[in-house]
Parts: sequence; C-alpha cells; structure tokens
Amino acid sequence: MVVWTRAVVRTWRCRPTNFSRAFSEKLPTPEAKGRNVQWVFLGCPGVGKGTYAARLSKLLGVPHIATGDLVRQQLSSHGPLALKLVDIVSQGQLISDEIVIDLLSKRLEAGEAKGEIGFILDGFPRTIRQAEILEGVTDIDLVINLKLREDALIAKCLGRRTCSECGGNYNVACIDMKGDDGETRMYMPPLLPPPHCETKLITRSDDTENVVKERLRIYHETSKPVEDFYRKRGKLLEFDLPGGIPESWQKLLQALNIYDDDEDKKSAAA
Ligand SMILES: Nc1ncnc2c1ncn2[C@@H]1O[C@H](COP(=O)(O)OP(=O)(O)O)[C@@H](O)[C@H]1O
Repeated sequence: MVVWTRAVVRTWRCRPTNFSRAFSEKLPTPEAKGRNVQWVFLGCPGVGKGTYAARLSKLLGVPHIATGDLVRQQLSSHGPLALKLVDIVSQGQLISDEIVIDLLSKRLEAGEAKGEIGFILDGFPRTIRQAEILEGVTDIDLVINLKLREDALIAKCLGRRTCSECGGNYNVACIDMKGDDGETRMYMPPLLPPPHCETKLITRSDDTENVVKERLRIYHETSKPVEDFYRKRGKLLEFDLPGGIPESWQKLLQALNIYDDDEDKKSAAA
C-alpha cells in the first residue's frame, strides 16, 4: 500500500487555447473535483525516465504514457505515418509538435474510455511549445528532472536491450565511474535479462553512438529550456541519480515523500 504525503489531489483547471482545443477535449473530464496525479518526467535520453516512471505508475496506480513508445508503435504499424516518421526518428530528430500531440491525445482519449485518471508522462513535453500547450489544457502537479553525467548516459543508451517476445527492458552496460572529485563512485550494475529472453534481445535502431550523441545535442538545444519553463513555475524537482536502480528508487521515493509499505515488508523479509 502507498501512503502519500505530498502530492495533493487538486481540482481540475481547464484553460484551453485555440491551438490546443482539440487536445484538451481529449483529456479526462474537467468536472472531476478530485483526481489522480499528473506528473511529468524530464531528462536526457538514457537517464532512466522509462524505468522510474513505470515503477511510480505501478505504485500509484496511474498510467505511464511514454511518447517514445507511441512513436515506436506507429513505426511498427508500417502505416502511412510510419513512412513519414521513420527517417526523423532514426536520425535522432524530434517529430513535429502537431504529430506528437495528436498521438498523445489519442492515447489519453483511449485511456479515458477505459476509466483511467491521471498520468505520468515520459518524453513529453520536449519543446517549449509542447510545454505551453500542455500548461494551457491541464494542471501539471510535478515535474521530475532526472540527471546523470553524459558519459554514463551514452553507455546506458548503448547498453539498452528489449526482449522481442515479452517486451521486457534490460541493460547490459556496467557503469563504474569515479566522480569529478576522483573519489565518489558511480556504480550502476547491468540489468540482465532472464535466460529465456537472452536469445531474443533487440537494440533500438536509434541507440547507436552517433544517433545517441545527436539526441543529446537536441536535448540540450530544444528540451533543456523546458526545465526552465517548469523551474520558473515552481514545479521542478531536480533529482541526481545516485547509482543503480535499488539505491536510486529508494532515494526518489524519499524525495517525493512517498512511503512504500510493500518495499518495507520486502526488506524486512530479506
Ligand atoms: N515529445 C516528443 N516530441 C517530439 N518527438 C518525440 C517526442 N517523444 C518522442 N519523440 C520521438 O521519438 C523518439 C524516441 O523517443 P524516446 O523513446 O522518448 O527517446 P529517448 O530515449 O531519447 O528519451 C525521439 O527521438 C523522437 O524522434
């Protein structure tokens, strides 16, 4: 069970702009007096947005919506949109605001039809325009900005693997680096697949060294200003990853003032 001490359930506020009207119409009903969390994960490629967003989504019972996943679903459908997007994504460029907003709106609409309330967004917003549109249609409670040094980010992207059968995400990179002070150790052990997935691992086509470097460059140029956008609005929580998943997860829960009863039982039983 999760005991939640900080994220306050707020009243919905809807302020649609002309451009964003179609988007807002697809968001959950504004009549709701109380609602679930509406959080955003920011951070460079490879920082672990997907990993921590997925864990929080499970813990808090809200959908984890990754625009990168929505884009990859389009690519694997091989439809007309896939043809338009394939080169952009494989070169590490961002797709247009209009297309990504359309994909996200459809995903939110489908979620609403299933009774989903709240969300944890991962990979959106990535431009100031996307952030302004989102701000215009709904109230984001909290933006978690995950941070990690660049050499570790590149190693993590190059180590990413997915099981083509079960969809499980793994990482074969073992990161063991000294901090800038020459003493602090940054250790991130690999997250290896179980034996039945080992032979089915695939690598994302945009996780090659050149494309990862281009995605990082674009992040600094286009997405970094989004951090400032939320910083100015007092919504940004900065979080430097201290190491591997178990350590980082515990520290993240502390930073969010979330107390996870089940984790406590697991460590007591260990
Ligand atoms: N909000 C967005 N705006 C524009 N393009 C996006 C957005 N989200 C995802 N994409 C496209 O999908 C690709 C993969 O996204 P994602 O899985 O989030 O990558 P990353 O590992 O770089 O965070 C991006 O490089 C980009 O082409």
